[in-house]
Amino acid sequence: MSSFVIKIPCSSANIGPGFDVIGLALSLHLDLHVTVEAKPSSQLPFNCAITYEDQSKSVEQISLDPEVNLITRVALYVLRCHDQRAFPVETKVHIVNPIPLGRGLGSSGTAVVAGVMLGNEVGKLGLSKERLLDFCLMIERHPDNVAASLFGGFVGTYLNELKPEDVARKEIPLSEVLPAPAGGVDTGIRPPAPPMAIGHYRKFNWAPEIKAIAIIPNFVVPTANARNVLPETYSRADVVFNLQRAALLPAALGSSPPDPDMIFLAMQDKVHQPYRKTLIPGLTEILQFMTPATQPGLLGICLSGAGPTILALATDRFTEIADRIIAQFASNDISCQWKLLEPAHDGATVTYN
Ligand SMILES: Nc1ncnc2c1ncn2[C@@H]1O[C@H](COP(=O)(O)OP(=O)(O)O)[C@@H](O)[C@H]1O
Ligand SMILES: N[C@@H](CCOP(=O)(O)O)C(=O)O
Repeated sequence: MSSFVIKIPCSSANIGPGFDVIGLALSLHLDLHVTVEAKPSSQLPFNCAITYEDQSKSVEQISLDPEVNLITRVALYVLRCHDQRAFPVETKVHIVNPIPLGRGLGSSGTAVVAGVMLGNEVGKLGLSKERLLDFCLMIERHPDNVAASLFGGFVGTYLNELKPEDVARKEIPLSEVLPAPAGGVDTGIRPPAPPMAIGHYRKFNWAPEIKAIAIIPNFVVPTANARNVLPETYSRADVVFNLQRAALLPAALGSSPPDPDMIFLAMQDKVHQPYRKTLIPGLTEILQFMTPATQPGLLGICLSGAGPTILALATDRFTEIADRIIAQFASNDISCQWKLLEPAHDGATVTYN
């Protein structure tokens, strides 16, 4: 029998002006406790039994069917790209999840990273994390959250200009990558493997004084809905506004001691937050009144991922900062929880027992 634990940090994507580009791994981890018992055969669908421990108090029921559950479905995708049709007999996966679902802390990206790590490990595929990022990008399609969860820390990400033959492959619809569940029947079709080296990342410094406060409203904004409210095109002025701030952000957040005015300025955005305000009551007011001038200890503030979580970066007065943001949400009849988090520098890890 082999037994191991896969640990994946959650993420806050789109830091400041870095829509689809800049992500931060945070100290709230999804754990998979995996055992593989060498048995001659199994009655389990795809040889896999899932148990799920919800520590996130989410209302959504997570499927325990290995062909439906996002983590095991992604693992099956990676295995099938390598001609392994099912999990090894007999695989048990116990998922412990403290990451709230659909709140902008990268629960789906973290689950996708967990899935590729799981497939790689049980299939003994020996793929590098760089290659696993390609598999993640066939599903998640933007690199900022998955690269943060996979590699850890504060990352800038980008997609390669692909060769013409690979450009067509990158557009493969998700339904071909993760086909709809076939009711426990293995169709035998080999899914499309990702082109090589789609996604890349660069780690930036993070000043140790800076902590991350996540204020998590008690409602869900599915990332797909939050992408649908974004425009197809932007004005030159708005693009230049974000580029100027994105050029400043890594230096601002990597310099010690942190300069609140520079960080606040470097975290402004005109590419996604103005449009997502329509989905998040109170966001406009929060972004207007929370500044280093009005709130000592605060450095910068932005929407985490696709929202509705607010990410406030600060050096101290954490409770006071969280309470003020929670009060603003409360005036819109929205309750919140909050967490004080730190960057998770290690990224995804596997530890054998
Ligand atoms: N640990 C998990 N196991 C299975 N599915 C998950 C897990 N975490 C997230 N998901 C799926 O991802 C969805 C949330 O994705 P998304 O809308 O992108 O929000 P988020 O901002 O949390 O990533 C959930 O509704 C659920 O279907
Ligand atoms: N860049 C993406 C990030 C989505 O992050 P999530 O945490 O909401 O899944 C986007 O803004 O759509």
